[in-house]
Amino acid sequence: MSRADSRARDDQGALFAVEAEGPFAGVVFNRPMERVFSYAIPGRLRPSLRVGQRVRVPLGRSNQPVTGYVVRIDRTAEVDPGKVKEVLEVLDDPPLIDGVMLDLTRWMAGYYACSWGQALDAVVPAGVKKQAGTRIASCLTVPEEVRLARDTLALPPRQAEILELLCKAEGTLTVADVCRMAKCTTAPIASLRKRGLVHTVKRRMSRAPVPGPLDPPSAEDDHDGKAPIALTPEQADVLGRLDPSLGGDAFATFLLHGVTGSGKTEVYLSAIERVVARGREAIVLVPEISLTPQTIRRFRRRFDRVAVLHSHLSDAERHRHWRAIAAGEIQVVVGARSAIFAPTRRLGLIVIDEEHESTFKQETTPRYHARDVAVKRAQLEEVPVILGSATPALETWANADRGKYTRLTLARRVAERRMPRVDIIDMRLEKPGKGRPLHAIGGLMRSAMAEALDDDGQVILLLNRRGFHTFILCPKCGSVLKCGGCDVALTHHKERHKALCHTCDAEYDPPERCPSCKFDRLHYGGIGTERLEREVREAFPQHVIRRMDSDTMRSPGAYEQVLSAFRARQVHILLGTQMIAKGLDFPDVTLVGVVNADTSLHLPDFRAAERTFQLVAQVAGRTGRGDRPGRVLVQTYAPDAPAIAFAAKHDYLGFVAQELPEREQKGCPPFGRAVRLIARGPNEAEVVAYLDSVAGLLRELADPSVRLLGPAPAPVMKIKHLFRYHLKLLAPSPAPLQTLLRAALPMAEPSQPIELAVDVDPVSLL
Ligand SMILES: Nc1ncnc2c1ncn2[C@@H]1O[C@H](COP(=O)(O)OP(=O)(O)OP(=O)(O)O)[C@@H](O)[C@H]1O
Ligand SMILES: [Zn+2]
Repeated sequence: MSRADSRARDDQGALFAVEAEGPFAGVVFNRPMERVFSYAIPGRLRPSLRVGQRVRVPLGRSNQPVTGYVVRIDRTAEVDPGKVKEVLEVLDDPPLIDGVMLDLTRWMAGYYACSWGQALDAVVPAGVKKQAGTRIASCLTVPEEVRLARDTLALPPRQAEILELLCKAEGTLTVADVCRMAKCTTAPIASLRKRGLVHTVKRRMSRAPVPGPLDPPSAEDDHDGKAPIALTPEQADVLGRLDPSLGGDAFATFLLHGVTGSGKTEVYLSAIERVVARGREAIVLVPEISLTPQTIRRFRRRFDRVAVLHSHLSDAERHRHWRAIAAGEIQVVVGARSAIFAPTRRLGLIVIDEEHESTFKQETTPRYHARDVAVKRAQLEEVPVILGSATPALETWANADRGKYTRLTLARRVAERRMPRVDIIDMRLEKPGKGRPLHAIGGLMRSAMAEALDDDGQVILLLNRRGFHTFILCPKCGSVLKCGGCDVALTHHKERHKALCHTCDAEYDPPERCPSCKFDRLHYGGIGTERLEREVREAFPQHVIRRMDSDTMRSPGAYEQVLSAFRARQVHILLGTQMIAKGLDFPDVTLVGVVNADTSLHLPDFRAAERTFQLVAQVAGRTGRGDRPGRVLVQTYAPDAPAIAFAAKHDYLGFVAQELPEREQKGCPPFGRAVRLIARGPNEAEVVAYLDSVAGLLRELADPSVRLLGPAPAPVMKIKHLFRYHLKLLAPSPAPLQTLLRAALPMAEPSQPIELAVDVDPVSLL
């Protein structure tokens, strides 16, 4: 584009006024704008422009070129034909988005109250958008008529050989490739070109000289062989019930409720085998933390072509995987949340392991829940989806109760292993040590640990708080030290000599005096994993102890390293945050200790009890997985709390029976739907005034079935100097909420610097 051109564009966009003749491209943008914009497709782009591609188009008065997604091609434009602007450039070939993904993202936009363009942008990884790891190369092609007639051409042997090579390579070789492969100079290629037998085309190619296989299986993958284990009768029964769906083309949702160690993964593997045998692909979602080498190996052992999408892939690797999946070269995609958007060609099955995990919910726009997106995708693709968990989310459980999902149960552990015995320790009865503050580990826990270690067992200790002391308090004026930018108490990290804000990561030097009253004997209290580690080292000096939390697990590979040392029994005691609570399968763990079961019990969240139940039940499931029985000790100040009492009995059904009526009474999910609106801004009064006006508008427009709670300060009222207020909408079904949001949000747009986040089916309420 010449300079004069771009100036003319900047002036008023007159240049884009074209004849009103179709077709027109309907384009959406990664911005909060509902509309689909019409653009004229200039003649030169007509052959290449297709739905699902990204394009550059001029937008707004300034006609700034921006990237958008083509969502449809229309015969007529939605604006005055004289004013239609033109598409400037097509960015992708082939299209990135297929028909199902278009439907899925349009559904997401409607359901999660974002724009279609914002939903589309979440589906395509950054590395794909940037086309990371690729370059444009000139490749040699052979015209079809030449290809067919090549045996009849009288060519010098060298040229004939090169022509043959090019026919086989189907347009993927550059001049340099041919010279290397045919061990020739450029001369014979030039002759072929001159005679019109070979053409060049521009192609986007991988930067890697030879595209390597995707994560080749390692020696370890192989030596166990590929033979599947014989299924237990329970597993076989579950598989039998899945079978009709695995072999057909119909949508169905299954909840696989299997106690810890019941062999759910084995069921997934067998189910996937069925669909792969039909030439179909599977997507398996697991929480990011479960993407361990152990998990990956279980898939690699059974399938040749597995792509693993985890968060530390480079852009180029992610792009390469994405292309391989789109090309149908992959059988099984295993990944965290965003892998639900993997561009499979012939999807046959979706599996969500640990479906209750809150990490499947994205906490930025679009605030989607991968489990619910998975169910929608399965419906659009007409395939089955399996949601697996030992502690299903109550939403999922209720869907099974209502008959929307089919419930399948694995009630027993494999190989006749028993569930571990769980004992609750009432910490109110434990006495503090002489002249010392209360220990993290009480006397009962300590002797159980000694016993397990003496018996050559391994121990896992869970404490879901990192740091050394969890608060710093002034005993004189009573103030708790907080972060300057956030309404959050600081945590003392002794190893780093810092007081940290766990919300914004700000670091402070631990103060010697109270910032308010200057009193100089501050009280450091509360127990985090760092302090627990010190205490355990003092108590068990002969044993090897490793701590696992986000402070010790910063370097890549640290997690795997500790886990393999633990597996090799070079580590006797593994302690850490919820990182150690899930999915781990170590046969020699004979004791699991929950140091403080109450950490999530008192959060201002209607799911506090559910979270506590899940955490305790999951960590309890890490023991008794080998030949030796396991034991679990749970320290708590609230031994009668139903979440803790039922978890101790491995009684999910009991917990559900107790919890569901409470939810129903409060009108909380799974009874009805919730939407949370969070407003934030630097001036508290302005945030309050804004959210009050939004609340007024919502009250005016809402149907009587919608309840509005708030506005009120959010539990964490300030983050990074921004004040936060929220309000909640509750309704018996999603429809009235969606109608309300669609009507109200366009009128409720905040003005800078206030921002509004809309969270449909919120998971975090902080
Ligand atoms: N049919 C079987 N025969 C023998 N061993 C099995 C069988 N099925 C699974 N196992 C083994 O039992 C252990 C637990 O299985 P798996 O990890 O699949 O359970 P899970 O239900 O996914 O567990 P969790 O939810 O606790 O993580 C694994 O070591 C697995 O190899
Ligand atoms: Zn902070």
